[in-house]
Amino acid sequence: MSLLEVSDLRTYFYTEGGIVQAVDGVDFSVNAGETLGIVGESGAGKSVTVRSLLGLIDPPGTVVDGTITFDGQDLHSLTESELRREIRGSEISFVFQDPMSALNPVYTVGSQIAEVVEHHTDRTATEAWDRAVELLDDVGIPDAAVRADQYPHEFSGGMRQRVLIAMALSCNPKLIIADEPTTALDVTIQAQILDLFEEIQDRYNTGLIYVTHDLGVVREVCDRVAVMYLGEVVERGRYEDLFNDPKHPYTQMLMRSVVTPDRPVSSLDPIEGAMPSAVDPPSGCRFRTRCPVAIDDCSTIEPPDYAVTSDHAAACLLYDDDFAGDPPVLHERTTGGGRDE
Ligand SMILES: Nc1ncnc2c1ncn2[C@@H]1O[C@H](COP(=O)(O)OP(=O)(O)OP(=O)(O)O)[C@@H](O)[C@H]1O
Ligand code: NI
Repeated sequence: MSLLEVSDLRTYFYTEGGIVQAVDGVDFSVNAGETLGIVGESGAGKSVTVRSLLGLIDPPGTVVDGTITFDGQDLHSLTESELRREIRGSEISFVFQDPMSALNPVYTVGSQIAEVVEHHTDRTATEAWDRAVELLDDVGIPDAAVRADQYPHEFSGGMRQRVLIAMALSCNPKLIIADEPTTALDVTIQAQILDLFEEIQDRYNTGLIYVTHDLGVVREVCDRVAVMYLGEVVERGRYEDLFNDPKHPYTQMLMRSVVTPDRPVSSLDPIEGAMPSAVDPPSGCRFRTRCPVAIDDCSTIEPPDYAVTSDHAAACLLYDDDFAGDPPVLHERTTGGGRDE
């Protein structure tokens, strides 16, 4: 069984402007030791999805439906205090984009990590401190014993992110959820942090959910990917399969915009138009208003997941057996090049 199984997750925000259907029927799973990337453009519902898992949605938002099975336990049925006591920061920990907001400026980093260790284990204060130093060393902070005695502002952005990762590791979580953890960092530091996540997984067999809009990052770290669009997962599967053989028109457009060594920046092809509002999303397929291959039925039928293989599914009517035409293939375009179109 998977470490985490999410099915039909729905999280809405009841605002004065209407009901924001931020997450609307999302399914995915994560196995132990595996990395799932959740990708999609800004506003797709990535953060709301992962925050929903841990009961971190504040009013006017609420998880209206869904099952979240973690290690055999239904998280959605737990109370806030049960989640806080038994799950958050112990079984599942979070690494956020902005480490400064997650660290207390007036305490040394060592004491902040030691506090988490003490809270979750029966170690004494001295043992917890030693463990904090060990964790800082584990995440690649040089002179960990000295650095533990310093304050967050004495660390660079990348080092602060390492501190947060050390803190996330301090209770031996089974799952780490990282929401855009490297977005604020420059590319060299970002690459180092990605390496660190990989090392951690090898060492601790931790499951990881990695939220990002950067497909290059996904390529580096993710085993499997869920592509989100306007509150829904439109395609999911192994990264290689989605990259080499994307099925959903949205994934095809996204993958075309990935920069790889053999696909230089010049072929970068951003997706045109803006995502519609999640208050009043398009009927049928939510992507149809931007889809270059939409057919009439797309405006009336909500596409179910069509299995491409046992571990690859796309929610697009064009893969329905009743669809008579050829499946869509979006041809790669070159900007300013002499390729035929
Ligand atoms: N507190 C809130 N009140 C109302 N709507 C919200 C709230 N938080 C999020 N939303 C809406 O939920 C939708 C999903 O937002 P979410 O933050 O999950 O997107 P995202 O995919 O994480 O985007 P980004 O890449 O910019 O972080 C958006 O339409 C957003 O406006
Ligand atoms: Ni987000």
